[in-house]
Amino acid sequence: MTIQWFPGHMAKAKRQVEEKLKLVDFVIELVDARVPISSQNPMLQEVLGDKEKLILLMKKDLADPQMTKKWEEHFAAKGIPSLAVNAHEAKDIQQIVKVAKEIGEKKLERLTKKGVKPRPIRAMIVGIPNVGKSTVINRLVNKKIAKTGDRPGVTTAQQWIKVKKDFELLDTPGILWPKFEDEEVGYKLAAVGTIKDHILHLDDIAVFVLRFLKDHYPDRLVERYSIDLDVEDIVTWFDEIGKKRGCLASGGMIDYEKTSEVIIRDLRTSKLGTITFDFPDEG
Ligand SMILES: Nc1nc2c(ncn2[C@@H]2O[C@H](COP(=O)(O)OP(=O)(O)OP(=O)(O)O)[C@@H](O)[C@H]2O)c(=O)[nH]1
Repeated sequence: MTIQWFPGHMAKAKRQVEEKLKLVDFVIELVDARVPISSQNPMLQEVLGDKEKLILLMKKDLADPQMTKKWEEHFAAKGIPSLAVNAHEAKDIQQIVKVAKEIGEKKLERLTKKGVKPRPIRAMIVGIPNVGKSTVINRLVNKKIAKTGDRPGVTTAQQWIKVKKDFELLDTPGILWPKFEDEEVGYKLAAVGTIKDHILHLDDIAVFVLRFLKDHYPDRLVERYSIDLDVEDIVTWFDEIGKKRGCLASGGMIDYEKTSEVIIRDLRTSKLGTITFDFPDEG
């Protein structure tokens, strides 16, 4: 799905999430474990007010496990429950249910004391595009539910889907935009494939990735591409990678576009190992 975030769309998305928020006990905020801060919506906290949230660090299978642990500790220190998730693992899905029920039950206990009749816990999922919202919803309810999407002018009755008899989820997730004002954030989101490739130039994304890896995961570069990191020249690195990976144009010249594609594909398919781009001490 391509989403163009224009100010009008942002205001509408925010309003929709605000409206749905009134219906739920707490929010399940999905972020990408490789970019836990860059993939947060800049306005969500403001929209949430003092409503509780559970953060899911999605795609943990692609993130650096040591960093994921640090991120869990970071959120715990702020009093925010979080859970690292690979949505394709059944035990991680069960863990979401367990933690979500613990959060919801505390809230319901408080409500029951105030005289509210017992009812199922209600939550909604929010997150930026492509973070894994539909996958988690489908796995939580164990079946394919139709994507209703964001169709203007179509008012549908809110649907609750049962995860367990005492735990319900809003059928449509809240889609929010990422923080793309910051150039570095844009590159990080593009590198992990969260924003469409054509928004930033492919070779710029690849240059960003190589520089980031050189600074934070240098051995991965040497291991995969055997490049000489003492040579601080990005074009030389591109030439070496392009030559080794057969990214040649006519006349034996290096095809930089193809080389960029190879680098980005290697990153996204974990051929360069599991990598995290955001660090908790920066967040
Ligand atoms: N490796 C990995 N891939 C995941 C995980 N969760 C989701 N994905 C993949 O991420 C991609 C996007 O997932 P979706 O569930 O469509 O994301 P979404 O947030 O609903 O996206 P929009 O509909 O664009 O808002 C899909 O290819 C999923 O298979 C995960 O934990 N690990």
